[in-house]
Amino acid sequence: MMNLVLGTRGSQLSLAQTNWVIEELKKKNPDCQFEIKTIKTKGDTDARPLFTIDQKGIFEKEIDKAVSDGQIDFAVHSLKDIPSVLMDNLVLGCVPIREAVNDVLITKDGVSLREVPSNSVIGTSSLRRAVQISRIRSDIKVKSIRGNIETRIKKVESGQYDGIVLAQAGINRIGIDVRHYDLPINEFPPSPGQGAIGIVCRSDDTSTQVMLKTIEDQNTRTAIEAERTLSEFVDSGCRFPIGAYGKVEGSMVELNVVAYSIDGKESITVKKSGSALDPHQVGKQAADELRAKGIAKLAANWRKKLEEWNK
Ligand SMILES: NCc1[nH]cc(CCC(=O)O)c1CC(=O)O
Repeated sequence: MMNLVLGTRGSQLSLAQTNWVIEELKKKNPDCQFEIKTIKTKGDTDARPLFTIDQKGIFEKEIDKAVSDGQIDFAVHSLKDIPSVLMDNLVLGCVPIREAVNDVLITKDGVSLREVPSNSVIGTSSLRRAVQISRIRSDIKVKSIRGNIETRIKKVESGQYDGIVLAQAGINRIGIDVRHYDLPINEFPPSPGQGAIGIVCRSDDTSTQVMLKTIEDQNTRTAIEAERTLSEFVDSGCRFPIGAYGKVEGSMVELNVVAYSIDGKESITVKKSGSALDPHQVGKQAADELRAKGIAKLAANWRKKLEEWNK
């Protein structure tokens, strides 16, 4: 019998995905007992627009510190909230099967981005989504928005925003039945790791790793390792709004990446394929091609756009 304590944020999305993980683990490990410990993170307490909080892992750090210190056995995160580099004594112990990766546009009428009325106000906290919206509808005012998924949807219902952009995975996991328009992946390539869950544990905790691996999905792992390798390149250099999405087809993995200038007027697109046995190599090759295509110059108007967006 193994009694394990796991950590997660207290948001409805975090608890929904944590309960799903526990159910899946119990199916494969019936002799395990699980206790949930909710932990507040900076992202839960700091109400500023996300892009002004210059800290990596604002939804993850405090929980992974509890794993690292041995206060809990593992942490369940939305994978896209996990920085590309973990604390020294931690590993990404399990990546279960991925949910949908696309974004959705939520408005009162469930219309597409092209059908939204002129000069509408659309809420998102993601610089990537803001840039992608502005490329299609330069008349739309993108306004930052905070709060959990349910709160944001209420802000559309109350008319505070004409629309918001969220991840399909989030509304699916919570089971919210709200009118929405699926945004096409080619126009809205998602954040690296979007739609996936990442379970972090200690690198020397073999028994917990063996138990977690019982719900690992190999194709999801391959795809996100390519995406995260690319992210590591972007984080280590300059901060850019990028979309990246890995797809496994047979023995190959294909990584599609788009990097944007902050005003959205320029972009660099890279598509790399390689052996699914070495997704890091594919991620690195994509990063090398981004560099060769001049990603460094895209950072030029980054600061100006932020000030404008923060008005
Ligand atoms: N902290 C934001 C966050 N982290 C994960 C998701 C969505 C679910 C996912 O990508 O797995 C969200 C909300 C959103 O982007 O709509």
